[in-house]
Amino acid sequence: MAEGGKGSPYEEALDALSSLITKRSRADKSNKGDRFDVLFDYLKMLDLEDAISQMKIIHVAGTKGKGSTCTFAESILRNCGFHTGLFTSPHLIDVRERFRLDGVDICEEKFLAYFWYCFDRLKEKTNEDIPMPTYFRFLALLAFKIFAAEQVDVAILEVGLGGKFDATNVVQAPVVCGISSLGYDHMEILGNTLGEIAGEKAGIFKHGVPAFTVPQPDEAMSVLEEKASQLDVHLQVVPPLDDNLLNGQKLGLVGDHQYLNAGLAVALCSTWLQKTGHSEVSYLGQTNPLPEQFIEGLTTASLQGRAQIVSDPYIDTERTGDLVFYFDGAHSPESMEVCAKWFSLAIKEDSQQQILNYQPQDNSQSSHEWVQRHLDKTAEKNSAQILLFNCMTVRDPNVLLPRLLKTCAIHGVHFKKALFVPNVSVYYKVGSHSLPPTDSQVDLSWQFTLQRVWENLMQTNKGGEDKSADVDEDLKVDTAICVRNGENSAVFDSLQLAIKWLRDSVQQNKSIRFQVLVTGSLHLVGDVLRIVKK
Ligand SMILES: Nc1ncnc2c1ncn2[C@@H]1O[C@H](COP(=O)(O)OP(=O)(O)OP(=O)(O)O)[C@@H](O)[C@H]1O
Ligand SMILES: [Mg+2]
Ligand SMILES: [Mg+2]
Repeated sequence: MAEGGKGSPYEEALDALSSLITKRSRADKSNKGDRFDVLFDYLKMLDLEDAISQMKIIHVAGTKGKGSTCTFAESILRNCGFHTGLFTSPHLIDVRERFRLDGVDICEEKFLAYFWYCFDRLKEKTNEDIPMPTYFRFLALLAFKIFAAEQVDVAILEVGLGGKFDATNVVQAPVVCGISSLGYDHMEILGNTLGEIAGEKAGIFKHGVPAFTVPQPDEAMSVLEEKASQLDVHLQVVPPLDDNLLNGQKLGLVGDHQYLNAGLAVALCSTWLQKTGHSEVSYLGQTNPLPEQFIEGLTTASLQGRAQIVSDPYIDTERTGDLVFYFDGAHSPESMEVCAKWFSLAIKEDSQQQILNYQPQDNSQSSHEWVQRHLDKTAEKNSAQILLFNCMTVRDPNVLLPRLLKTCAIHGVHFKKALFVPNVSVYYKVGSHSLPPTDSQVDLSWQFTLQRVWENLMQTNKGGEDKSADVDEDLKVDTAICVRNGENSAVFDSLQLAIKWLRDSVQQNKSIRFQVLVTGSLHLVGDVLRIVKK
């Protein structure tokens, strides 16, 4: 994590970056600022045109799985020996997560140097007609600067939003393009039908540049095919990666859908290798074994906040109960189901995992005996599943929450309580180091809405199964700490208070293992990670 508090050079850069966050409406036509083609003016100002035209780029759009696909691709090509640059979004804790060099977040020193190079030049050369770029556009320009200056062998770019008018789409001649799973997300901006969404994403296709996608709904696929044929793009559909190709190892990113993303990444990398004259390591077909470097890349890839499990470091598991967080930034209907399924399966594997993780180094007893003793100990502990949730107001909780609840129920998992908290402000997403002081004026009407949806769902789903088979006592939420207590839920003024309640509850219920699913928003995931990963 970055050093330095307020007033440090890093903090100063983040302040400058925050000044680019605007609420300017898309209808504001007072200057050229929102037009796509000003991006080319910025490239000229930063002297990046030549460098970009020579970059060996993999460009990925999609509704879900972009970041994962890019992460797999980066890891594969790095393991093939290439010097890699990876640009993804959003970030969870620190903005530097968006820029990886050789698989590692860019260091503070380099970040600062490139940041001010771009910021100062643009400040100097922009004017009333062409104002400073907006936040995401600036970050994309910065990525190009970083990758050009660092002379990466391959630049892997995740589209920020949509495709056609995304800042990353200034790229004219990528080596290969990918479209990950298409679904409904950001409909408020990109249009309502799957066909329209597909059309927007296909905006990254470039004349004659090969493209790959995963199996898509017909409506989306036909649009992709049409756009591809207009541009003479050879579009191929890649099946999910066959598990057997991994020599018994597991993908670095977990969840069924990651096989789709991994399959896409393998196709993108193979094509990149062929087209850049490295066919000696390329992977040519379904039936061949995967090259060793590909397997290494796929099984070691990692991305924060996606199906990530973290034990709360503040809880002493020897003397008290346990608190384990399950993070997944799912925020669309489809990904909600994927996330619910992952959580349900992960908590079942959990007790065995625990034992493996905590196996002592000085193994005086036979390991079998040790495992048995701890299995017994773990079995004594009941578990309680808690949901910690927030989503943006543009999402529909009447779609997201039922999907989550149903998918968990199918797997026999029932939440003991749902906790709803407000998000930390956007400014602090950028300025990243500490959470802002709790604000008693915070508007919680959205959290009350979420709570109502949840309580209604619980009422309608009542009866049938015994919901709280695992835990007998009721988990009480003291009204002094939460704002509104429901039978199955609570709303908190702030995330910090919700975490405090969780930690207190663990102290008070020593026999219970708390398994908290944090989902609905990557911002929320980032905020919780920032608290528990200190
Ligand atoms: N192929 C997929 N199909 C459905 N859901 C997926 C798929 N891949 C990932 N997800 C879900 O979406 C979440 C985000 O994954 P990822 O970061 O790879 O996607 P993204 O397209 O970069 O998303 P974002 O819009 O947040 O940038 C994951 O946590 C997972 O729940
Ligand atoms: Mg998205
Ligand atoms: Mg992403």
